Amino acid sequence: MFNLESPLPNTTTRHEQISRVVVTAQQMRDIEARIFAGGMPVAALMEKVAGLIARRIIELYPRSHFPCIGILVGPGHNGGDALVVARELHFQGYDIVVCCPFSKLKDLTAQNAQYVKSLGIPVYEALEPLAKCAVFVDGLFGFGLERSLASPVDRIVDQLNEWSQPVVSIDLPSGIHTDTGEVLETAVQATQTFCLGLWKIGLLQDQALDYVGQAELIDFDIPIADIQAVLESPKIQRITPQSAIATLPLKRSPVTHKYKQGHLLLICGSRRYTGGAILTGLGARASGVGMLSIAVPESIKPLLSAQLPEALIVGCPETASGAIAQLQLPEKTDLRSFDAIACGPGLTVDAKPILQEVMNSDRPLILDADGLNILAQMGTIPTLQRRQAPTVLTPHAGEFKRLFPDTVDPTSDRIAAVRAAAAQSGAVVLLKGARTAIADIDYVWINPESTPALARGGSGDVLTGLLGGLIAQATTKHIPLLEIVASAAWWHSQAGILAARDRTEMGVDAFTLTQYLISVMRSN
Ligand SMILES: NC(=O)C1=CN([C@@H]2O[C@H](COP(=O)(O)OP(=O)(O)OC[C@H]3O[C@@H](n4cnc5c(N)ncnc54)[C@H](OP(=O)(O)O)[C@@H]3O)[C@@H](O)[C@H]2O)[C@@H](O)CC1
Ligand SMILES: Nc1ncnc2c1ncn2[C@@H]1O[C@H](COP(=O)(O)OP(=O)(O)O)[C@@H](O)[C@H]1O
Ligand SMILES: [K+]
Repeated sequence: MFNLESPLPNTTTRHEQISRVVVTAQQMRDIEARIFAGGMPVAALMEKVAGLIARRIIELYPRSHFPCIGILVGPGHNGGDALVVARELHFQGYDIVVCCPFSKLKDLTAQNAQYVKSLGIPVYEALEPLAKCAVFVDGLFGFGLERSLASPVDRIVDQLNEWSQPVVSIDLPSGIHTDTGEVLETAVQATQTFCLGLWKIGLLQDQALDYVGQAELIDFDIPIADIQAVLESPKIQRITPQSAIATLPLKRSPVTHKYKQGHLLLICGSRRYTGGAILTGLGARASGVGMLSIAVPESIKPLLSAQLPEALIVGCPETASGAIAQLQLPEKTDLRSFDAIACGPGLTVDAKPILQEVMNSDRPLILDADGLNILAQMGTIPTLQRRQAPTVLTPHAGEFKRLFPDTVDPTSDRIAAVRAAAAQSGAVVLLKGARTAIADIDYVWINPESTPALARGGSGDVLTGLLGGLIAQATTKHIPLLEIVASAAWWHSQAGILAARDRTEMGVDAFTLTQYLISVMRSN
């Protein structure tokens, strides 16, 4: 089990420790300052970093197929890195052409520019002379970018984006805000981004993803002690396979029985939205939950029974519109009979009384879809403040804005938004998206790997069921809530990735997704 107190548990490898860390531009500056204060020469670090980048470029773009490389150089140390890469690739036999549209460079960058020129490598202010290059390296700006790109650099970036050759961005695609991932007017659309040293938070924000391409970390041996000194109590972490499977698959005692493996109540579906209830049930099935009860409107009970023969389907009285009118649990059962309750998919907002009832229960509660829309109508914060037990909210950006209209806009900074929402509400908030972010009052976890194949109706319902089933089991095993929510998000997206690999991104409908969930556990 991973330790939420520290992302750098000393029981794991350096690679694992480093790959969980996420930093802002300021934190990266502070970490670098410590390394330099410790005595590491700036030029030596630049040599080391650029050497690693050059080696990776040679692997990805061998000279036999990519004989000419264009290097874009900015005024700071991102440009310095690029110039050292230029020099190293030149000595490896590549034809190098440099574009540096700046007259004033930082000292170390200027020195490297001078040496590159002395080697006979052509350096231009314009981009046009680089048109025939087979690959580009973008070293215009890294985490030092503080304002929008101005002329002529903005036009150079736009021109580069119109060409079809691959582009490798050093540290960040130039033009992307290091913390929010915002595109500052214009930005380089990279094929690959080699993030240097530690993951910059902006690379994990949805709005940057069209520009980042394939992101990979170039580890240049930042001492763990310097990271820990700056991130005393690290608040934001990347989910890694190792952190996710620390809890999965959930262990079973040989003498367990079904009621010890968690009992989940799903409350979902309506006459209008039957499929959502089925998908939620199939997501819960894959979680391995010991007992599954599903409350639905009476009229759709036969459909659910046919799809989920192992579940106890509870038919409830329904409104004229076909929504659940009231919960009618079997005799001798009340909400305390369950280890967790998940409520919302396909419910319609006509099921409002149901939400009031589950809000009053003392069981962990997962709310999704119409469960969230009803909560927004009831007043998110005051309603949640009355809860006696943990609540997990799983909104997409639209639902998030309805729930938390007065907090940070998730379209401008998803990580700040999810953090603020968790702090205000006391709930665990899972903000869905390409890079799902999950926060409780203290910590944020970001799911760094997913697939757009999941952008499809019903895939969120699958997550709700999976999450509900895992939480019902985690409750009986005393696994911390945030850990299990992060593991569920990882599991769900990994199933999407596996399914897309087998069936293409077009082939991952929500039902198919449910069929891939177990394969993720088998392959990890
Ligand atoms: N130190 C090392 O050895 C290591 C460094 N590393 C590398 O250093 C990078 C960070 O370097 P950095 O701090 O020099 O910042 P960087 O992003 O290159 O550019 C800032 C420069 O641009 C300017 N500027 C800003 N905005 C602008 C705009 N819109 N339009 C025009 N100009 C603008 C700003 O000047 P200003 O005018 O604001 O004074 C400043 O001069 C990092 O990403 C990584 O690649 C790592 O490899 C680790 C080892
Ligand atoms: N571009 C994307 N990349 C990766 N995952 C995505 C993307 N778009 C959506 N998803 C994931 O798909 C799911 C969609 O959920 P949701 O919007 O609730 O859909 P529905 O309500 O139709 O089930 C979420 O888990 C979300 O994180
Ligand atoms: K860059």
